[in-house]
Amino acid sequence: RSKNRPPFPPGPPGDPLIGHIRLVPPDNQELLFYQWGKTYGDVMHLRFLHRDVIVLNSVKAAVELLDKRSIIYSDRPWFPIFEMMGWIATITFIGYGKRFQRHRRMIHPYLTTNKCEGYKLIQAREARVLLKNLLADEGRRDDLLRLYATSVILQVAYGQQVSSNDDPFVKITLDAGYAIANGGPPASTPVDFFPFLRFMPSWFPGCHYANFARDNKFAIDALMNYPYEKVTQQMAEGKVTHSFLSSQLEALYRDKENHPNTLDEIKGAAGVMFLAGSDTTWATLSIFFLAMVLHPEYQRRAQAEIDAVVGTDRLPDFSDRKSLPFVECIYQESLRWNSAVPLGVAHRVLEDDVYEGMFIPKGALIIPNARAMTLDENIYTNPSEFNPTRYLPKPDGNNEPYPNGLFGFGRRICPGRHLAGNSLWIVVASVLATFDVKKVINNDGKEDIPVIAFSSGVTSHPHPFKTHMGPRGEQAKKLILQDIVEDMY
Ligand code: HEM
Repeated sequence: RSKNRPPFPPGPPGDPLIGHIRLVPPDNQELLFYQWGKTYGDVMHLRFLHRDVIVLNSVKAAVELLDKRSIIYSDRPWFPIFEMMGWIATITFIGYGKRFQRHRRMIHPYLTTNKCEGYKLIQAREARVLLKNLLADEGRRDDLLRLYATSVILQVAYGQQVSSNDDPFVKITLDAGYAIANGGPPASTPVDFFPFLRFMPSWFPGCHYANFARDNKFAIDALMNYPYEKVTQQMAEGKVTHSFLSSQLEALYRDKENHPNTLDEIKGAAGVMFLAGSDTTWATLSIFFLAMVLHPEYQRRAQAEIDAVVGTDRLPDFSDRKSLPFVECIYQESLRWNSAVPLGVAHRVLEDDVYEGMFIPKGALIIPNARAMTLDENIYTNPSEFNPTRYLPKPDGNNEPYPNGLFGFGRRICPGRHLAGNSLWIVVASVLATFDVKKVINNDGKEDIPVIAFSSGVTSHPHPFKTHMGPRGEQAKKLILQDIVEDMY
């Protein structure tokens, strides 16, 4: 590289040989990058061994690079651990190019705002199932939220409705969820830096994640194959429910010669909806519950709004959304307060570039630090506080903008964002309408105040916390217990 090139973006001093690898812990990197950003700015340069890493700590920098220059910023690094696990035909891990565009053309049209109108029925029904389940067994709240997120995805991606715990889909999604959550920090495990570790025996130092990937490949194989076999069988019997997978398979069988994608690519595209859509939705809902147990005052305000707009004879539905501005604020603040995907998903830049006089080298990993963006003090007052009123117009609130960038950027932006938004909103509105989410009272008569702490990983969940939930009254209980019939929506 020319010595006359502009300087790299600033960054903390690193080791001349290994760079910053020893300074960056495996957990909660987003918070360290956020703190460093206060000293070094919103575009930072780090080096992990031979790999250049650029951290983007502001929406402005991410928009300038990942959105406006997306033609060169839309590649992905190689994710060997996920590949070993069986995520081969999966858009998230496919580099920028023709194959990526084929996957994008398969997935995006199925998840547009218009298409998502058609999934609202599924979401409204599953939200009602969730309310009933919570009333029956609130101790299993976290499991029930996962079940809700998974049920929506299973219906949209595969047309499968899970009715009992014995359904093979339950085990398949649990196993796959475990594999995804424990596969290590994407693109930052020892195997990512030393790919030869993939071929070393299991006892070899640094092989932990490679072993984990090998041991859990069965789960991803099952997720790829079982739904395909089931849907194929249902198609043969003429009993199939329309879904992403069934529509792609129908198109493939109609014209195998000219179909742009192979069977494996189709299975991978359906699988990515589970990979990307289940845990993220679940984590955000858990964050909403944590915020509610800590802030009864915001629950009261949202409940008063719902009572005034919707009344108490029915549950809120999607058509009420525009008339419930404070519920919207709670939903947006639940997304912002502890962004569920704190470091986004890394991009890779395809060419040397210069941004505001700083050199960004070809091949660098670009990390959009969503956590830093949502904690940006230039945009949010007291950003670590959960405060939905911040979005309200003055003088009631601060007129702050809804969070931006939580669903990624540019050509890699999350195609599931509209589906996710609806899945989240209907639960937020339905729970606020029917339940009081309270703190548990301990044996000593004092309130059990949940600790505000979150797990580290691709998705970030609150640490376990207890709630005491009861219906808001007899009428709310009636609404929760009413029969779920299709024509109620
Ligand atoms: C709260 C829920 C969700 C959050 C916070 C979220 C967030 C994200 C983020 C940050 C990315 C990376 C974007 C980038 O690289 O710039 C992403 C990618 C992706 N998401 Fe989501 N997501 C959510 C739900 C969903 C759902 C429900 C689906 C599908 C049903 C989905 C499908 C995808 C796919 C396929 C990608 C990969 C896109 C690509 O690599 O081109 N996501 N998501």
